[in-house]
Amino acid sequence: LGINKLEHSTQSKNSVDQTEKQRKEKLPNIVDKKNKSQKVVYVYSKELIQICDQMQKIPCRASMVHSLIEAYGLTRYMRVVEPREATEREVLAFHDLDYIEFIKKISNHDDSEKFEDEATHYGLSYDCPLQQGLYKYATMSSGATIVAAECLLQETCKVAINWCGGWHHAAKDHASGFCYINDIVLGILKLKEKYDRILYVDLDLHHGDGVEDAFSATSKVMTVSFHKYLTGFFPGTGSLEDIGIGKGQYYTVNVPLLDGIKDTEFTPLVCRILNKVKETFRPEVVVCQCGADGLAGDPMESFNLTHKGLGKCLYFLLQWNLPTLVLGGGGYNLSNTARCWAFLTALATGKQIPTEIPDHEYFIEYGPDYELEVYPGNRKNHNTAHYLRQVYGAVLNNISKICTEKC
Ligand SMILES: O=C(CCc1ccccc1NC(=O)c1cccc(C(F)(F)F)c1)NO
Ligand SMILES: [Zn+2]
Repeated sequence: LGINKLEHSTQSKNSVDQTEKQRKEKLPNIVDKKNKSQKVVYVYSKELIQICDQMQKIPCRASMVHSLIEAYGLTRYMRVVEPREATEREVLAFHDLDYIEFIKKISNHDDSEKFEDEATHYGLSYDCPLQQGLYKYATMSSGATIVAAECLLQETCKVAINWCGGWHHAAKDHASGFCYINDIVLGILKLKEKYDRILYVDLDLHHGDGVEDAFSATSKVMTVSFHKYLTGFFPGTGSLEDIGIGKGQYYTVNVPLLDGIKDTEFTPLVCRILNKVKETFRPEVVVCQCGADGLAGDPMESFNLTHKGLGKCLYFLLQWNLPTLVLGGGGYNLSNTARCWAFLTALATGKQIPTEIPDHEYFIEYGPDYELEVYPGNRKNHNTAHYLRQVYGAVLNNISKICTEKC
């Protein structure tokens, strides 16, 4: 460019800026990006709840969670968005065609016995029972996560919640651990359409193996899972040495823990590790799986957490003020799971809710105290200070090896 051309281009650039400024002033500010009072998106429909209620291992849990959130009057502070079924094309972004076709085929047969062998091949047995309408359930709970991710993409909200999602064990070619379609992977693939670095945090009692496996070879999605790790405990993966492969090396973080861990050890460990992750990985968007089977009183009888411990972890993430996708997962003490997720929903909307469980359809399930609080049990804590220091040191050492500068 000759000097005069350069001047000319700067000249035209200024005038372009000018019209751009005028243009913006004229436009109504459709979405005021700076405005903090953007509402939390809550993905819900009667149909979604009715379908999820039918899941054998967590009967009526979806209804209990939703009706407690509604009874606390929290839906008025959120933008309720209806889910849709995930399309086959969306599901095939991760899952294999033959697996999905099989689920579709048998999910509407009542004599699924004759597919026994093939079903076992796809993990569809004991832990992942075949039941009527399975395909509809899997595509609705996944569609709800995809819709939540789309709201974050459109920047119409900062936080999007789907308590019917979080099925972190589902593999691309088989069901596992009561998970059929991996809604979390589908949600992350949707977010990848816009964001470059995505952080996945898994607070469930179990290792988030399905999500980790989907992204173990990429440095674009960092998966951080905190879970019980003991010989023979499902799924058996997620050791300290499990750090990702190839380009993804060090972008997989596993924090293996032992029975009995309480909020006082869990929360600081989670926050310190996530703080280091934020510094080095610099995520642009966060996906948090809030499985509640680590709560005291869960029939898993493993961790000894309360809603407050999980709440502090979610609060720590929300303080980053990044687009955040909040998902459910495990949780087999149904009233404690509802207590916890209602508490997390209130926390995300910035609203205080009273201890007294409000009267509603499932009020009786909250006896004998009818309180929101989940209290820790007095189970032995096998996580010694020494053990936690070792784990913390190893994890931080691994994280310090990643860098997102141009290195
Ligand atoms: O919660 C899970 C899956 C738990 C799981 C993995 C493998 C095989 C079975 C299961 N599910 C249970 O063990 C289970 C599910 C529902 C209710 C119960 C109960 F017996 F603890 F209540 C237990 N992942 O985050
Ligand atoms: Zn779990």
